[in-house]
Amino acid sequence: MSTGDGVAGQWGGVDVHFGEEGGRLTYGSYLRLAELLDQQRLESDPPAHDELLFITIHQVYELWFKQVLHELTASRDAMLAGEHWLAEHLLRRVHTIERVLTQQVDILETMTPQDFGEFRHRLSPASGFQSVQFREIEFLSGAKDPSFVRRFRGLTEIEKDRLRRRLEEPTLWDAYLDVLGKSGFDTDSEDAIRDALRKVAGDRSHYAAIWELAEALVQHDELAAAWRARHVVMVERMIGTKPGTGGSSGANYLRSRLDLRYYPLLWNLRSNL
Ligand code: HEM
Ligand SMILES: N[C@@H](CC(=O)c1ccccc1NC=O)C(=O)O
Repeated sequence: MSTGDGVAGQWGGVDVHFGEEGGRLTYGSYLRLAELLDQQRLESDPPAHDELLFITIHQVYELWFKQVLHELTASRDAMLAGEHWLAEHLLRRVHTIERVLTQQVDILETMTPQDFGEFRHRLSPASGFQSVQFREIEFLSGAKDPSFVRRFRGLTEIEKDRLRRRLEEPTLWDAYLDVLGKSGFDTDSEDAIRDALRKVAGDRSHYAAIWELAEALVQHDELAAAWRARHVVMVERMIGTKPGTGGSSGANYLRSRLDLRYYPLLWNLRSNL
């Protein structure tokens, strides 16, 4: 029997109730969909059909970047607190998100260069190069580069503060070195760290948790590299060798970023096992 503002009934003999009861939370109000779905504003006029796809995929990326930052920050803090299982658990969640970030480039590639060209001229000087959250992920992961903060134009004060904070706070690598140090290893030099990593790799039954954490960091590094590689091929498919709207040489600049690694000592370890 309906109470007038919802649907009630029996479910396996139990009274259930669907729908709003006296102005209670709804799907739309909980997720603030009215605001969210009003944020896709096209620059092209008349509107180019594919610009909505372009905006939507970027906003989806930035929501996932926000989630990745949430998880990587918690993973770093878990390592610093000695909660190794939690740190690894959260890194493995990030791996699943990063695989989606690479896979979803396929959606953007349903756009042709001709259709991208319908609105690309409206985008300069905006570029993904200015993605503050992308840089925060790089800094937090271990690739701190203060030059990006200096080179960014049009940053808000809040964005500048966010980048400065990421440059000052411990990285995931700092946290991993803290784990090694608290496990009795010397981490005061690169040679000492290399030696510690060889000991961990050589006795996984004794150092299982520390080894698995290193593997989770390497996986994060590999998946980030996979996205950079997927992005540059997509870029070449979209704009060939044209310079980027952000002022770079375009694909050539992006190719120069393909060798970036967050954890070089973990990759070098493979050469000595
Ligand atoms: C038609 C699709 C796209 C094209 C043609 C494109 C092109 C470019 C180019 C040429 C650059 C170099 C900077 C510049 O001069 O603009 C760049 C950088 C970047 N783009 Fe894209 N991009 C596309 C889609 C995306 C998407 C969907 C994302 C997701 C967030 C993204 C994220 C980035 C990031 C983070 C950078 C900086 C990379 C770095 O500095 O290592 N791009 N893009
Ligand atoms: N840099 C891209 C333009 C572009 O893709 C873009 C433009 C505005 C906001 C985000 C973008 N995505 C990545 O750069 C290009 O040169 O075509």
